[in-house]
Amino acid sequence: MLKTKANDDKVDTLLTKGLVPIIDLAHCGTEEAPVRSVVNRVGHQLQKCLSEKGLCLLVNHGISDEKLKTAWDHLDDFVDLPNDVRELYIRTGDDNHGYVRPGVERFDGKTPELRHAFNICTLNATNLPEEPLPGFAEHISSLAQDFKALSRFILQALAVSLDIPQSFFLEKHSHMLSGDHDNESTLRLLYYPPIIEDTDDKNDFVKGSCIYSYQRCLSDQPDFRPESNPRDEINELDGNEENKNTTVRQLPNGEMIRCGAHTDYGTFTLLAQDSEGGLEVKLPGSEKWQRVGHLPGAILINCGEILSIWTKERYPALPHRVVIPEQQHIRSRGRHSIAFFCHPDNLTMISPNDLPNTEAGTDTVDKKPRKKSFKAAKEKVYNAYQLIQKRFRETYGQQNSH
Ligand SMILES: O=C(O)CCC(=O)C(=O)O
Ligand SMILES: [Fe+2]
Repeated sequence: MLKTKANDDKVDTLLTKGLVPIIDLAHCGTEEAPVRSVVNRVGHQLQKCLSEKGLCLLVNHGISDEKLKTAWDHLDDFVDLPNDVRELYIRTGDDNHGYVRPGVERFDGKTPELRHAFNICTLNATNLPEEPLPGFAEHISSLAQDFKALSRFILQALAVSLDIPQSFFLEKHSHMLSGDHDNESTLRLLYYPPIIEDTDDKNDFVKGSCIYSYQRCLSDQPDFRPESNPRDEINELDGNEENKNTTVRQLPNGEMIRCGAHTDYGTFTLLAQDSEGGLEVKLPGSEKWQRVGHLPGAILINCGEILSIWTKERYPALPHRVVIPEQQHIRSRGRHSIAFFCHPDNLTMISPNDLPNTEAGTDTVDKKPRKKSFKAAKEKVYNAYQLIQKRFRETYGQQNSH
């Protein structure tokens, strides 16, 4: 093969090694009338993928690349709005809805995360930046409905995979995106700014720039200084026009991450990404972080903590994170992703004993050591809302404690 700079520093990914299962959703029917044979086939494929790997890629899922790209353009437009306009849409913690600035989330409890996130749980235009950005609400609402429809198909296939009635999970997720605060399912738009080392400053700084095709964001790159409240510091920087387009300052210990290691809190997550930008996972039974890679157009599905509890870890929640890629040509591009977190209705009690008495519902099948989340759920049963609120408090700290 011709030797190029890009080939020289190529990193092996699970995809290049053929280790990510791919499920084809072509001809799966409509939301109202899914094709039974496809639901069954996908169910059987999910059973193998999710138990062995905790993830797989979905292709021909019906959500077009064009539609995803337009959503990322809308997010770029939002990030480019003046600070005081973005403030109006900030996530308050009453529910998960709203804008989350870089540095606010800390999945590992300490390392600030280099990303802009807009969480969407309610689809009406008053809760979305429709006024400053006409067209945002309609496009994002329509995309959220697409992800919801895809999730409803997967919920039915998941039931088949566990040999329980096809409607079992659907009934427990009947309020997704209903706007009535009965369900925490969320569409999250994410933008990870590009990172370029500033050699003039002897690598003390990392600079942001905008050279990627979907990289129209020209605005704030946050400043991370650890001693006081990071939120105040970012607010302070954000409001300062001189700092626009300039620097992300590293913590003294050099610690920065695009998204810290975590498992998702809900039933499962659907994830679309626009490029290879550092997504890593720990496959079940392995302690090694492995780069996933990027298959254009595909949507990744990974199991969350609630599905893990329900299935007694037969479908384990997948630890994942987004690192700053070591290859300069990759980290100097920004990255966009969209996650749809599929959650049960808030009042659904989540117990390992919920599933009808099948293989997944019997204690004898699973001989693996039990994780803390599983043990806790076994001792005391919480509803979906209590479980997720506890996890939000861990991620957002004090800002979520009301
Ligand atoms: O952006 C990504 O690839 C992952 C995001 C993620 O894991 C999350 O927000 O929970
Ligand atoms: Fe995640």
